[in-house]
Amino acid sequence: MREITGHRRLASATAKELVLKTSELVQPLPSRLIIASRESRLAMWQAEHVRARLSALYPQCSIEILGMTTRGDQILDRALSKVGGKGLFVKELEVAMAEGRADLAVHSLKDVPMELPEGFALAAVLEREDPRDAFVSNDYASLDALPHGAVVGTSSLRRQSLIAARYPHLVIQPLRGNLDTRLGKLDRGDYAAIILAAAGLKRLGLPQRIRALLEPETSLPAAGQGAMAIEIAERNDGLDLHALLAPLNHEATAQAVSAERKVSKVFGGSCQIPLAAFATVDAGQMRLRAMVATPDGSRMASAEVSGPAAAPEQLGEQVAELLRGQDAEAILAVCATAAPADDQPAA
Ligand SMILES: NCc1[nH]cc(CCC(=O)O)c1CC(=O)O
Repeated sequence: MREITGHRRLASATAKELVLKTSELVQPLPSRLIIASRESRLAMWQAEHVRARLSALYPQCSIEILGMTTRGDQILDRALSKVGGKGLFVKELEVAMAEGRADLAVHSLKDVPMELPEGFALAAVLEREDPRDAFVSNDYASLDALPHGAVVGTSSLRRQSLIAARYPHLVIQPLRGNLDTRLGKLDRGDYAAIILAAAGLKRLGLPQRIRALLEPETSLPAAGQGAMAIEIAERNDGLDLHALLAPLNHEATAQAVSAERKVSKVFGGSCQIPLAAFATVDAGQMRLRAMVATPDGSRMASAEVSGPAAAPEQLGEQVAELLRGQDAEAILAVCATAAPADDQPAA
């Protein structure tokens, strides 16, 4: 066990110094920390990114990755929402933490359910990568260039709805699997084009696969898209993982995704609908845009609010309220009967 910082003589410090020093990290550092991760290439890249950053911060500590296959990775033939939804991708990792086989888990925030189970918390949200959707195709340069009847692959209700609204002449087909699987299906000729998160392609060193980036004005991203989060379990061994992981937290990203996830929470409690929520933070001011729609894109409500980034959940509630004031009731009625599905984690 080693010290992270060596302020041990607190007893002799003056009151003023004490205030300063207790806000610093004074705790024994474990000799080993284990990161639980799904085994897809993107998940492993993300876990390795966190591993490297923690190693740089705490060189005395050995940081290891425990790769795991989740139920969500195994079930590729059915809509995830029918077998348990997003939680299927994080559950096994949470069990590993609860059983002491891992200390933290790295996730794509987009895949993390809005409500974590009792005893778990997000300890850090890392600086966001490109939050935009990407148009990927071997034959066409953009959505605009696709001919009548062209097949576009996506299993995200949000992407489906946004495309159907703007391009009613295109055919949308489901597309599941991790990023490599999805790209493989495109290359095999199953689709004229597919839509993927730009962040995943960039992280995997595949930015050249992006033919066009879809701007938030026409393709508002999903809550949390492009951001990674570190989840931890409550523990009783005295180790303060919150403090240990705090240096990895990116304040502006954490605020933005907190507002976005609030919108999702307001609408996502009972049913799954095409929903987008995207916030940007500039000099302490947040701009939050959100959208709900019917899966066929025929009805859509969108709203925008601005305000202090320090009150992200309030902004989330405000924008949800504005959406409710629009066509949201009719949209919610459709969602109550529609077959649920969402941005399918499996990256
Ligand atoms: N839906 C699954 C998922 N979860 C996270 C990413 C990409 C990385 C990210 O958004 O952080 C993807 C792939 C995609 O949407 O194309």
